[in-house]
Amino acid sequence: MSRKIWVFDTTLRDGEQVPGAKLNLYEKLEVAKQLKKLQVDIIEAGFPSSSAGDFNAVQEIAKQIGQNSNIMITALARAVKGDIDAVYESVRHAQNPLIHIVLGTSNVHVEKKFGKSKQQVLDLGVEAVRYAKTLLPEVQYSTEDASRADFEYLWSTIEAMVKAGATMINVPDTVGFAEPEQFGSMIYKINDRLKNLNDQVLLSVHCHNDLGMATANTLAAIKNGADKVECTVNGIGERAGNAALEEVVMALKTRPEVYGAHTDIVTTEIMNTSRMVSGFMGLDVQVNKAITGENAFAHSSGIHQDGLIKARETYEIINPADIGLDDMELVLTARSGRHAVKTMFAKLGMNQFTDEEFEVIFAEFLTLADTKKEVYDHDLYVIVENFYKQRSKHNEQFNSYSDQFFKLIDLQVIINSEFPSANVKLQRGEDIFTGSAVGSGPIDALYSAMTEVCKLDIQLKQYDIRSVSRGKEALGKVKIQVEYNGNMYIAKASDTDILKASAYAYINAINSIIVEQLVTKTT
Ligand SMILES: CC(=O)SCCNC(=O)CCNC(=O)[C@H](O)C(C)(C)COP(=O)(O)OP(=O)(O)OC[C@H]1O[C@@H](n2cnc3c(N)ncnc32)[C@H](O)[C@@H]1OP(=O)(O)O
Ligand SMILES: CC(C)C(=O)C(=O)O
Repeated sequence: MSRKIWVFDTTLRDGEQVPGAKLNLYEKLEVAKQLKKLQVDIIEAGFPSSSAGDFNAVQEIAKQIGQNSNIMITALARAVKGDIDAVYESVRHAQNPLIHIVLGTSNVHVEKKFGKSKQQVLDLGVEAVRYAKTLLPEVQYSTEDASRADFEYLWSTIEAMVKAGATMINVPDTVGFAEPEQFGSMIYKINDRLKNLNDQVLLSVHCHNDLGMATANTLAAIKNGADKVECTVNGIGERAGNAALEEVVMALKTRPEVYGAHTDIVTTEIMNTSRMVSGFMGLDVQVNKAITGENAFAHSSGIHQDGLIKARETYEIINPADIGLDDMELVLTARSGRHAVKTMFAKLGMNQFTDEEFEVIFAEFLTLADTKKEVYDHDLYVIVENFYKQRSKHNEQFNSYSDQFFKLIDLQVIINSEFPSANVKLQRGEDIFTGSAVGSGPIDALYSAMTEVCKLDIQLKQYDIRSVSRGKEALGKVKIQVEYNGNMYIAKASDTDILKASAYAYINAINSIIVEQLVTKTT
């Protein structure tokens, strides 16, 4: 039997550090449910001391996903008592909770970031691990920036943390500086010493992709004794991202003779998980991305197509069915019924809706199907994303402030090469407002007209539009970033009409600013 490699998924923590990828509570719960289906061993659900919202999300994941289940739930803390307490309070509801502590080990972190001596930083880590051990039996210590650290100091840190009670040692290549051969031999040396010190401690790696080597470094570490890998779905994460879960898992599965190791991942759930994360976070998967990119199993040239028809393995090293890719996609239309729609949602891993929730979602589906004729997988993610957005609005402060929000009643945009102009009609409570403006383009005119109505000094910093799914009626998804009063706000919206999608995104940004103003006033 080959060696089992533990999979620690940090999509909801390191993955969520991608600017603009923030998820609401319901989306996080949905992703966590899907990670459980994928059978990851550990979910890192967030950084609870960073905000009340993140604390709450970690706690709900621990309660809803981690209870009555072997899956471990963890969250990240600095070597700071308050952070460790926040992790403990949020993850303790899980059946298998874990406290994860991180602290730098490289000279630049020790000297420049902390302004301390190596011994002082090491003592801080020991104190943190000892404190965490008074709260929970399972504690992971991450030696941040290990690949740039002085090796003997790194080892003395690991030794001290194991003696203080850490049950998992994670060796991060925090800035993606490592190279597979070098990283592999570092892990080999650590593993060799660790086995003599305490062979019950799990050795783990966490690799970033700054030089495009995160997966290669992770695999090199596995070859050299690492028992556990940290990764994210679609390789998302800080800067250039992390090792992609699907790449590491499929490399182990496809080349058992090289690695002699396996994971417990249900690989047929990989595509569903990838699409869910990409859809909810609004982060497209690069078309040529290994395993989950749109072209990963597309064959375009004649010689390849001929070969494939004769024998698939001429040009395919992975069976697409192994990652949950069907050869066929069912196309839904306004004539589709509840059974077909429910089946398609379940196929995408979303079968948790109550009957009442499903009726709301089905109504949304019919509205979309009427405007768009054919509804594809990508559209279904947008429907669920909008559903959760509405639900979170109703459940949080939004509900009590809803009469303060602007709603779009009508818009008219005249696209004229000299003077593009826009007229808008917005409603707030019982009041109707109209605004008109000219601009350098239709979106500029539209946003100027809306700014005139809401009377907030908003600066548009970024505007992105992309088409979701296929066909000429594809949904346009608009994502904007605006600045107001020195703060940045991100808002998204989708519609088959791109001008409407643009207007809805701007309204969402305006309403986020309004809710923040109202919350600040009342606290
Ligand atoms: C490699 C990684 O991915 S680590 C995870 C990164 N994730 C995050 O940063 C989560 C989001 N962060 C946050 O919400 C905030 O930064 C918080 C809540 C963690 C801290 O906020 P603030 O208290 O305002 O501090 P701020 O972020 O400005 O500075 C970080 C402080 O923590 C210290 N610090 C950084 N890392 C650590 C650590 N591992 N252990 C102890 N202290 C640390 C820094 O030295 C600095 O302290 P200083 O003020 O004495 O110089
Ligand atoms: C918290 C640690 C593992 C991390 O994210 C890093 O070092 O990149």
